[in-house]
Formats: sequence, C-alpha cells, structure tokens
Amino acid sequence: MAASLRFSGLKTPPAYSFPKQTTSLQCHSASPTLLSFAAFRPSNSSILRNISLRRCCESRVFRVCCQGGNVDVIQRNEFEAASSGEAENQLTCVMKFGGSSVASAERMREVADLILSFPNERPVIVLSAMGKTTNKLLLAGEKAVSCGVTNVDAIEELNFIKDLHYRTADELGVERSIVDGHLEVLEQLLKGIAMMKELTLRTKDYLVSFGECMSTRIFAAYLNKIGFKARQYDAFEIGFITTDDFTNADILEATYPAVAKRLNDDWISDPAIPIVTGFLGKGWRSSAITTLGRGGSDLTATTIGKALGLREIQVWKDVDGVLTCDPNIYQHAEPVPYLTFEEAAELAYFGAQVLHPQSMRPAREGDIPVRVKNSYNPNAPGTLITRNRDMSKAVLTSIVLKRNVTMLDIVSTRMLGQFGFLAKVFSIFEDLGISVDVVATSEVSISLTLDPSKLWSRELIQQASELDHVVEELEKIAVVNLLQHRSIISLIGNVQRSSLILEKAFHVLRTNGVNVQMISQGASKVNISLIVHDNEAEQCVRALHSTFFESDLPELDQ
Ligand SMILES: Nc1ncnc2c1ncn2[C@@H]1O[C@H](COP(=O)(O)OP(=O)(O)O)[C@@H](O)[C@H]1O
Ligand SMILES: N[C@@H](CC(=O)OP(=O)(O)O)C(=O)O
Repeated sequence: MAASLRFSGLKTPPAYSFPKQTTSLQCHSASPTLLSFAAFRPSNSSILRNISLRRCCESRVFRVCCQGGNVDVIQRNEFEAASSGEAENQLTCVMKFGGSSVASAERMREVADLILSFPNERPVIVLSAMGKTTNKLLLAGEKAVSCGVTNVDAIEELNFIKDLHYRTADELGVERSIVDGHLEVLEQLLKGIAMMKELTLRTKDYLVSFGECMSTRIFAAYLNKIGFKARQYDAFEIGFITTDDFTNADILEATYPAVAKRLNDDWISDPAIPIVTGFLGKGWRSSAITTLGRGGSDLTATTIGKALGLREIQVWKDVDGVLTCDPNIYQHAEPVPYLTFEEAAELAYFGAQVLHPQSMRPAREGDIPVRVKNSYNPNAPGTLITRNRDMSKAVLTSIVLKRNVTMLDIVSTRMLGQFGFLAKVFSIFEDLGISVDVVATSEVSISLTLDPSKLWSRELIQQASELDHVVEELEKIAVVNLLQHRSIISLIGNVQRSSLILEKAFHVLRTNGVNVQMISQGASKVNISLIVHDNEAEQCVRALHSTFFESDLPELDQ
C-alpha cells in the first residue's frame, strides 16, 4: 500500500501515523533539500532498520520506503525545521579532511581557516586520525603482543602518539585534558593486549579508534576556542551501524535515518559545526567499535552526505584531485577534472588509494556530487564526480595499479560441451566467502583474480590455508594453476573507444616486451583490466601514461 501526502508551505503536522502494512510514503516538499525522515515505533522510540529514503532526482518529491511495513509514526525533521523558520539555515555540505590534512597543529589551523573561508557553507566536518596515527597504533598493538606488560610504556609508537597529541593541544592552546582520558585508556588497552599476548581483529578496531576520537576532540576544542561553535561526535554513538566484520565493516541501511536525525536535531536545537570521527562504526550484533577498512573516512563522509541529502560532499586530500595515475608511480600524473560515479568507483575498487573502494555508493545513491580537493592547494579546481559527464571527447581517464594479486587458471577436466562448469567454480568461491575481481572465460577454462582486500584483511596464516583450500576444492573438477605476484592494470575511461585503447595499449606493452597474461573488459563499460607480472607493472603504467596522456591521440569520430 502506498500513502501520499502533499505539503505546501510551512504548515505541516509534526508526525504522520502510518496505517499498518504501509510500504511507502511519498511526500512533496517545499524545500529542495528536504531530506531526513526517521521512522519510529512510538512505544520504545527505536528507529526502524528497514527504512530507506529516496529523493526523486531533480524534484521536490521524497519517497520513504519501508519494506517490512508496520511503521507506526513517521517524523519529519525538516518539516519541523521549516515550520520553525530554520530551513534556510540547514547543514549544506560535508567536508572530509584526511590524515595528511590534520597531521599537526599548523595543519589543523590551516584546515580551520579553510573551513571558515566558506562563510556561506554550514558544513559537517569529518576527520581522520592525525598523520600516520592509525599505522602507529597498529604497530604499537603488534609490539604489545610480545613485549610484556611492564614494557608497554616504553613502546616507541605509544610515546610518539602521546607526544603528538599533547603537543598539538598545547600549540593550539586547548586543554590537554581533552585527550588525557583517551591516552590513559589507550595505554591500559595496550597492557591488556600484552597480558593476553593476542591482538584480535575486534581489539584492533578498538585500538585504532583512538586516533579519530582524539583528532576530532582536539579540532572541535580549537574551533570553540577561536569562537566558532563546534560539537564533537563519535560516529559509533550517533548511529553509524555496521556489520560485525571487524577491520572491514559495511555500513547498514539503518545508519542513514539515525545519523540524519541526530545531526539535524542537534543542529536545529543548538547549532554548532558537527565534527565527526571518520572510519568508525558500531557492529550491530556486538555493539563493539568497528572500522570501515583503511581510508574509510571517505565512506563516512559520503554516508553523511546521503543521510542528510547535502548539496555536496568534499574530500580534502594532499593531491590536486584524482590524478591520471598514482603520483608515487609517476610524478607527472595530472589531475582529472571530471569523473562519473561509475568511473570513480571502478578506480577506487581497482586500487587507487585516493578514494575508499565503497565510498562512491552512498553518493551515487543520493545523487550528491563529490569534489576531491587539495587542502595544501585549495585554489586548485580538484576533481568533480557526478552521475554524468560529457564523454564525447574522453578516451582514457586514469590508469590504476593493483599489486600483489593472486591469479588462478582453472581448466575443466571434462570435455567440451559440458554445462554447469562456471556455476560450479563460482559456487566454490561463494561457499568459501572469497570474492573475485577480474574474470576471463572460455567454455572449458576460467582465469580469474581474487580480491586481495577481502582476502588480505585476514591473518597471514589464514590466507595461506584459505588459498590451499580453494585450490583443493577446485581440483575436484579442474586442473588448477595458482599464479601469485601478479598486478591488475586497470584502464579507466570510455570503453566505447576500446579498439583505440587496446591498439595503443598493446603497442606500448609489446614495445616494452611485456606479456599480458589475461585481459578483461567489464560490463561497466568504463574499465579494461590487463594482468601482468608484478615486477613489470610499474614500468607498464609509466609507459601507458606517456602514450595516453603525454602524446596526441587521433581525433575521435563518433
Ligand atoms: N590516481 C590517484 N590520484 C590521486 N592520488 C592517488 C592516486 N593513486 C594513489 N594516490 C595516492 O593517494 C593519496 C591520497 O589518498 P589518502 O592518503 O587516502 O588521502 P587522505 O589520507 O588525505 O584521505 C595521495 O597522496 C596519492 O599518493
Ligand atoms: N585513519 C584511517 C581512516 C582514514 O580514512 O584515513 P585517511 O583519510 O588518512 O586515509 C586510516 O588511516 O585508514
């Protein structure tokens, strides 16, 4: 059953009772940015998990869907905001600053100036941990496993972290007490790890959470000190609900209404710039702190953007936007001015460190533009990522390298014409919970690569035995060749031009004496993947970059 409400002007009732079994409510609103709905059971005020909100693109129609039905009350925060005259004053965008942008007191000051240089914005700020804090915390945890309880206070990384955060607080003129408690608990936690001689994935997530919890507290205190009212939030306390996959958790749908409600309600009742911890969430079963995978603050930012229906999501980095290739491989890489969500998602998934692999999903679902900017060079235009862009002149957008990939050649032991071979192979991967990246098939053989981010997040010993297990299972139906130390070179761009791209690419690879071991063009039409040996990969990327970005390509005919 669908209910339809039409509201005009500011006079709207504060809540609407759904008939039982209602599955969708459509609202027409006066405000184009109207966004947050939350569904409650009034009996215990719990937020329903199965609610989702969709904005019908380019219109003022918002659709609330509740798959399970049984919604009792829908509360419309923006309608309330509108009636109290706050609509003009809503939060406008999200600005995420990565570790390199907030690495020191000086950098935090610059970031504060940068935020305040946009007086028309009312941003939600997402911060990562300062500099390399996450790596240091992980190293401290690993050292604690074997150093003995009495030696924990001598762990170099612990002292580095204490010194960095106290020094930053001192230099910004905020109270040390803002991080005192966290640093004490951090040391106790390391003692606990030393005592147990064990660092589980769950403990790892708790351990690294101290980085974001401290950077956001210091930064919020600094903004308050210089006269801009700010409020710190731990993401795991404001509704970031995730799976319980420690170190690599996924955001659950319930996050969107919960986060929207909390941030909007606080903003309406007592406006203050929200400063939210990136990267962190709360496991829905365990209630323990989880993390979204390395670089996960990008995903925190896009999740908030979608939850609040903000106008723009900005991710501020230490590079002039998404570049034509990894600048660590080739220093003459150039910024890419425009990308589609699809291109950016492929690029991130296939290894470009600049964006978290899952971060484009909320932005695409909410149709919210993402701007990648350089906090060290704010005047550079950066990269704008949107649903569509003009592809008529586009050939190649970016070259991405994913190293240390495992490849499997699987040849059926049965004869040609047997059906069900592909299905059997993929059911083995499904049973073992391993995801596959790139695939090329013939009737009796399959070559594929395994997704290292899923496989490699597990312990080393577990990885080796999982690979043995995969091979063992596949050998029941096929001859299997396991090839390690391979790289995927992904050519992201306009695959409508695949003949031109492949002609150029193969010319370059042949000239450089490189043998391509597998090639695949995905259905996404933005990515051609080439598999080469690890030790040839970087040289290939540099040569491909010269050909595609530093020399003239033939004019493109439609
Ligand atoms: N195609 C690419 N474009 C831009 N940066 C890239 C690319 N590939 C790899 N990088 C690396 O990603 C880094 C930025 O990502 P990241 O370190 O996660 O930023 P932050 O910590 O600021 O969020 C850059 O410094 C650069 O070294
Ligand atoms: N601090 C976390 C999360 C993050 O997103 O960091 P950054 O924005 O600096 O990549 C990490 O290092 O993975």
